[in-house]
Amino acid sequence: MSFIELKHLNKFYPISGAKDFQALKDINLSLDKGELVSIIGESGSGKSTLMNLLGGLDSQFSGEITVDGKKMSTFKDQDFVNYHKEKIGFVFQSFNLVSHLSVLDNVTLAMTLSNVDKKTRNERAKEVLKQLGLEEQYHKKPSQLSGGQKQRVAIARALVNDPDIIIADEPTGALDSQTTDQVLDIIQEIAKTGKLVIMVTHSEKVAARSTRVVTIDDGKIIGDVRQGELQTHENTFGLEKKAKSKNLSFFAAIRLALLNMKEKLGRNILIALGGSIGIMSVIVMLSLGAGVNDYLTKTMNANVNPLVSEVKMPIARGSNASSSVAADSSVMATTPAGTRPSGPPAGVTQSDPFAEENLQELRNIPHVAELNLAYTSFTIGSDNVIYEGSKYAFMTFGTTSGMTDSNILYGTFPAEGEILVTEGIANQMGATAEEAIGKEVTLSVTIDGEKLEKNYVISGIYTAGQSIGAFESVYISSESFDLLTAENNLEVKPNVVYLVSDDPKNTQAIKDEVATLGYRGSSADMLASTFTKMLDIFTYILSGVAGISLFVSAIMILTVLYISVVERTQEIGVIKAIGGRKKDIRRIFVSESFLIGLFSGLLGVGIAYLITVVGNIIVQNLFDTAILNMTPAFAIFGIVTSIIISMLSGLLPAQKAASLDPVEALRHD
Ligand SMILES: Nc1ncnc2c1ncn2[C@@H]1O[C@H](COP(=O)(O)OP(=O)(O)OP(=O)(O)O)[C@@H](O)[C@H]1O
Repeated sequence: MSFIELKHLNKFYPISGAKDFQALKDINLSLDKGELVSIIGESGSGKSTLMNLLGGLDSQFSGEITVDGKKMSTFKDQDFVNYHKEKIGFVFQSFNLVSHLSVLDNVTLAMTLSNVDKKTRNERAKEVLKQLGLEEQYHKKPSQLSGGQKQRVAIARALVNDPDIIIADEPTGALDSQTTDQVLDIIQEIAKTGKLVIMVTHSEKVAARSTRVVTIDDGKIIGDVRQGELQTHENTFGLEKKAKSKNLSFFAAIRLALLNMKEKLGRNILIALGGSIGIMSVIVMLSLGAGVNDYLTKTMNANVNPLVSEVKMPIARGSNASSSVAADSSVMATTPAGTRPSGPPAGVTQSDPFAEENLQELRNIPHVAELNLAYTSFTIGSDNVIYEGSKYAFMTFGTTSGMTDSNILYGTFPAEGEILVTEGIANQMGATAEEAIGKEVTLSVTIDGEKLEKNYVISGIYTAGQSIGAFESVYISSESFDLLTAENNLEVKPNVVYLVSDDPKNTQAIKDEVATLGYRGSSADMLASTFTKMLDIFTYILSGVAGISLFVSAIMILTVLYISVVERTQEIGVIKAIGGRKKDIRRIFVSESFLIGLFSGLLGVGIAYLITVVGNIIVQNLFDTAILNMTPAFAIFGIVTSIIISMLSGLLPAQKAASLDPVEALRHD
């Protein structure tokens, strides 16, 4: 049995709307290793059709092609891949070298696809290139070579995997007569090493150099002439059969993608820039949200003891508390233990007092080191400071438990018989904050529905910080408060509790637990959490709007990769012809989109960083605070998002590239 046997081979091309066209008609042919066969015939006679079938580029035929005892009609996809990798090498009229790869990379491409290690593949390629007189050309690009050199590189590429069969389609068609002779010498030499060389040619001169001339006309063999034997000898190309081939590695795919991207550097920089705009906008928006949030939290917490959490009972449904100011009007979902008395009289908003079981519940919260009891009330119009016969109204009255030094603007904490007032009260009294200290006033407050009056000396000016403190307030020490209520035969239970944490790090956990149990936190805390929620929503909306540009860049990447597939159609054909699997081609294109995503992401993060730095310098000058807070998490998020979007956009073009028909791809101009 011959190495290749064609039996009753027919090829029909489907023509839409017409009868199938029969390009090959009952071809019977036996070919053996060591033969140099020329296939000649008129244009359109079926030569290329026959070559495509022999080369396994086209698997649609009837009849049988048997190669080395194996029937091609039974080949699966992987059999064709192996056939291309191990059995066959192609040489094309137009060379079909990959323009962005060096001579060495073009020749090693088949081995790269088989994941042969770099050293072995370079050694083997250099050996073959040297045999073909190309030792000076390893690092040149195809465009820097003469026609003859290009064809020799293409021959080296066909030979490097030591195939049994070389198929050459008009290998000298694009060469002048002197170069034609050189190339024919090489081809003849290859056949002498015991390979089967099949050439398609129009040239009498080329046909004359072969051992057998098969003539085709109108899809039929009309002549088969043998003209002498070749003096076959050992393989002079120094190639040993390689080990079982593996598949294209991830790193090799990235390298191939990088080489192609380098070739179109300008275009790729522009794509990365385009892609980076969306990433950059999203990161800047997120940084802005985080920065504003930080600023607000910092401002709100500036005068708050980091160890202390303020706790109040939840507002009883149906009490007048629901008509009080927004900061106090929060109804909790759950109700803590304990009973609640009915609400205070109209015009007075008092938090409900804590029962012993409530206090116990709060004491049991993890990390609570200390529990301070306090009293506070919020009134509209009924509480006053009376100074020299005039009344100055204030809204908040309470004890100083839970305050820090930072709450004292001037003066000292109140001792017994002393009070703290806000600067606004001092000013209403016609005094500056400093002047008010030491002044004697009468305090008139409503507690548990009783109007109480007593004289006090102002010991200091109270401040709640920059953001909260709009309400005028008066504070006395717990001891003074107990004295005041005792003197009036009132028994007032604490309605504010200050929980002191064992570590500032645990304060938030305590606050969270307080909320979970259904108690209220401080007004500042509640305001802060409302602000934070609003800011989060605002940030997400802004980032979403910025995200639209991500969608635009996804479409841009998709388009560019589609164009790239069209540009590289021939290259894809070559990769298939030398044993590249669909998967390998997909991998090369997906790698390219991965790299585009990576570069866009890095660029986006870089630009966003610059914007935050410059933006913060400007804002710092204007408002004395930084407002853009770009965290490493945002940078990572930006890069990962960019890569994901880019790879998703690359999937369709990669799929298109992988499913190209090799015959059509190779014919593509
Ligand atoms: N994809 C196809 N669909 C339909 N008909 C085709 C297709 N490819 C080739 N043919 C037809 O099959 C016949 C043989 O074509 P083929 O390309 O094999 O000829 P050829 O001998 O190689 O010609 P040339 O020397 O000009 O390259 C021609 O009539 C051609 O029009």
